[in-house]
Amino acid sequence: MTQVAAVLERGPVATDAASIARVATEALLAEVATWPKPGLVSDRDTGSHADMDAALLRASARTLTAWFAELADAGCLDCEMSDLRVIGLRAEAAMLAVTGGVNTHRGAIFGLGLLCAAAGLRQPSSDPRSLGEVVRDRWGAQIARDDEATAGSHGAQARRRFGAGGARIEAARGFPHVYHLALPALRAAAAAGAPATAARVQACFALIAELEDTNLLHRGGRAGLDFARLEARRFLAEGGIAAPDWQQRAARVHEAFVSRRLSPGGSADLLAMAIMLDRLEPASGPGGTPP
Ligand SMILES: CC(C)(COP(=O)(O)OP(=O)(O)OC[C@H]1O[C@@H](n2cnc3c(N)ncnc32)[C@H](O[C@H]2O[C@H](COP(=O)(O)OP(=O)(O)OP(=O)(O)O)[C@@H](O)[C@H]2O)[C@@H]1O)[C@@H](O)C(=O)NCCC(=O)NCCS
Ligand SMILES: Nc1ncnc2[nH]cnc12
Repeated sequence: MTQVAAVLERGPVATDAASIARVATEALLAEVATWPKPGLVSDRDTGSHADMDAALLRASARTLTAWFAELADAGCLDCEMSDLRVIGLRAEAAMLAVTGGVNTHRGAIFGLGLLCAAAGLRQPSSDPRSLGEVVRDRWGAQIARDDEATAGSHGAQARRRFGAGGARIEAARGFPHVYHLALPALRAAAAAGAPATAARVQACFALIAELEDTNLLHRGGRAGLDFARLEARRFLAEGGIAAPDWQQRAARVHEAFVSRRLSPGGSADLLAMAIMLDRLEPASGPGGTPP
């Protein structure tokens, strides 16, 4: 499909708070629908999870739309990180209420929520920065400093045990793994004519190959993270989705993760962010269509 046809298919995206929130939720739904994603939940199976399935993730995603809109509005009002945190915590409470206490999207609320706030802050203006750069410049210092908020979390444990920066450092730096890995992989695959789902699988493997995912560290330690990265790099080195048997090979990697109970939840979130940004960031901008 040509780039123009793809844009026409997607349609223009207004940048009011409700539209921004809709794009964020649709990105989470598209992520769930993508398969194979090593260790992660999809409509095919629950991956390495006994506590969640695709229906629960979809219910969680739909509950977050109103909170994404509130974060976009807060960004438009140039709110401080402390204000965004209050909204984010309320969104987490709404998520836990609809999931019966299961953490489906805590990291996604944070990452996609900050991008929504940045989209509210950036428009309407001729600001040439990416949404990730707006997050970095406006709230990055506060995010990097905000340590007490999650002292007991799995991510905090990964920071203490392995020195991993996790979701907070990724956000404070403007989501480099999204802009320099996932979004370019997504757009290069689409430009090469790959169907949307295959392009998303390619982007997911590109993330797993490089991201220091605190979910993998929490569940599998350094050996688990190294295994995941090695498997993803091997898939990409063998041609990724360009190989004729790519789906069978990706499914075998998925099974290998499941047998080790590995789940790259961070890569799932960053994949959703790339899907969202593919619609909100112009193709000529960051992560744009390769020459
Ligand atoms: C900043 C917060 C995200 C808190 O972060 P913290 O560092 O304290 O760690 P966690 O609370 O553990 O959350 C980190 C989640 O972020 C995702 N993630 C992991 N690595 C990365 C990375 N390198 N870059 C970006 N994002 C990353 C991941 O989230 C996804 O996975 C979760 C589901 O998977 P699962 O395996 O089920 O996870 P668990 O239930 O924890 O483990 P099990 O028991 O099942 O084994 C899910 O969260 C996905 O989204 C990490 O889990 C932020 O929450 C925070 O401070 N919030 C306060 C409100 C706020 O400030 N909001 C700002 C405006 S929105
Ligand atoms: N598809 C998925 N599977 C497991 N954890 C996730 N967190 C966000 N999306 C996920």
